[in-house]
Amino acid sequence: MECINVQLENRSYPIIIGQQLFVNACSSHKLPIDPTEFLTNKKLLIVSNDTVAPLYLEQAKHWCLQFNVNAVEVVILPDGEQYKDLEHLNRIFDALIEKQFGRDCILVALGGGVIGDMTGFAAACYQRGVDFIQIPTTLLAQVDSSVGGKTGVNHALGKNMIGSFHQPKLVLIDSDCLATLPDREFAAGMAEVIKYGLLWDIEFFEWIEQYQVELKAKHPQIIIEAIKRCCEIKAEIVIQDETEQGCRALLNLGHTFGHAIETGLGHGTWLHGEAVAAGMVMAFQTSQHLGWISEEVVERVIELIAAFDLPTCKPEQLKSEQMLALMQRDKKVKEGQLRLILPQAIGNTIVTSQAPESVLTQVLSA
Ligand SMILES: NC(=O)c1ccc[n+]([C@@H]2O[C@H](COP(=O)([O-])OP(=O)(O)OC[C@H]3O[C@@H](n4cnc5c(N)ncnc54)[C@H](O)[C@@H]3O)[C@@H](O)[C@H]2O)c1
Ligand SMILES: O=C(O)C(=O)C[C@@H](O)[C@H](O)[C@H](O)COP(=O)(O)O
Ligand SMILES: [Zn+2]
Repeated sequence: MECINVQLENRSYPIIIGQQLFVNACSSHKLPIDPTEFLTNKKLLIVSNDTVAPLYLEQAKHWCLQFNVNAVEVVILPDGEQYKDLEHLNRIFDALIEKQFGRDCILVALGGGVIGDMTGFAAACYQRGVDFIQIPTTLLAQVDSSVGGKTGVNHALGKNMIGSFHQPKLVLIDSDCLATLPDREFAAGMAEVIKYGLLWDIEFFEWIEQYQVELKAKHPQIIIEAIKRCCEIKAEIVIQDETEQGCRALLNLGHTFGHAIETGLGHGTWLHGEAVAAGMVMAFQTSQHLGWISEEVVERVIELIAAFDLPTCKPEQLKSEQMLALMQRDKKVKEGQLRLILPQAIGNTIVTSQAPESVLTQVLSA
């Protein structure tokens, strides 16, 4: 079992990573932290969806009950990115109010990034803020969305447009969940795994290149190593810049392009990780056009992304003008200026507004 601490003063929390933590839990596994502090005597609401609940709800409930919680209630949302909106967020508030949950309750997100982002945002808003814990069940959620406290929902006109920063009390990552994850979802998670190598750590990028066969085969120890390294990098960045005033923006590599694809096609058409994969390639191509990196570097990035059956270019039906208009809605836009995360090398990225529209048009039209 691995434990990483996200040190954020009174908002600090542990990320626990391992097998058999709550899936087929092994009672001899002693956690490195004591969750009784934030669970005992609490009313608890588990939020999940209609795909994950049949697989893991009973086991998650069982895990919670060992800490002498006062009551466990459940809300099951429909599965899909298209339901990550205010209307479905309201279902969580309905349940909390109907069941008379007070400010001392705790929410539990059991699912992928959609459930995690929605549950976290509900916790941030309900009675002006209650506790929550993350039990991520997709690779993407285990390596990225459950850590760092970005929570929120989509608007029809843009991704994650309504949200807040609200840190969980605990992130419990049981890699055994990944056994039931469809291959397409696993690959989408790999896009964010590759992202960490590209934005921060060339040695990790090279490690992914070296272990791509084992990763694709979901080799348990290699997967845990990948999850651990991603969480370490994310924690390191979030500790320095919790609310994205500086270096946290680097975690957005590929996302200005990617979010434009997701919104342009309709949320849920392409998976988030797929859109980010294509977005990262476009970020590298932009740097190439600016003369910052060579064609060989771009080819090396494309090769690894393609090895996981992820897209390496935008969908044809989205035209460059439409992409540019959607990209202009990005949250990093400052004083009307688009700011992108662009590589200067693998493992070395910057936030910059130096890419002129003419270069972006070339990349988007290619
Ligand atoms: N907050 C953040 O920092 C952050 C970071 C990255 C992504 N995100 C957000 O996360 C979302 C994407 O998350 P995602 O890729 O986890 O998608 P998701 O939550 O939609 O889950 C993907 C699919 O897998 C199913 N699923 C989940 N766990 C499963 C399991 N163990 N076995 C079988 N099926 C399972 C889900 O029901 C769903 O159909 C996007 O909304 C994205 O914007 C947020
Ligand atoms: O944690 C972060 O910071 C990230 O940017 C991680 C991203 O992978 C994630 O998709 C995030 O939700 C994007 O944030 P947004 O602010 O661009 O909506
Ligand atoms: Zn992302």
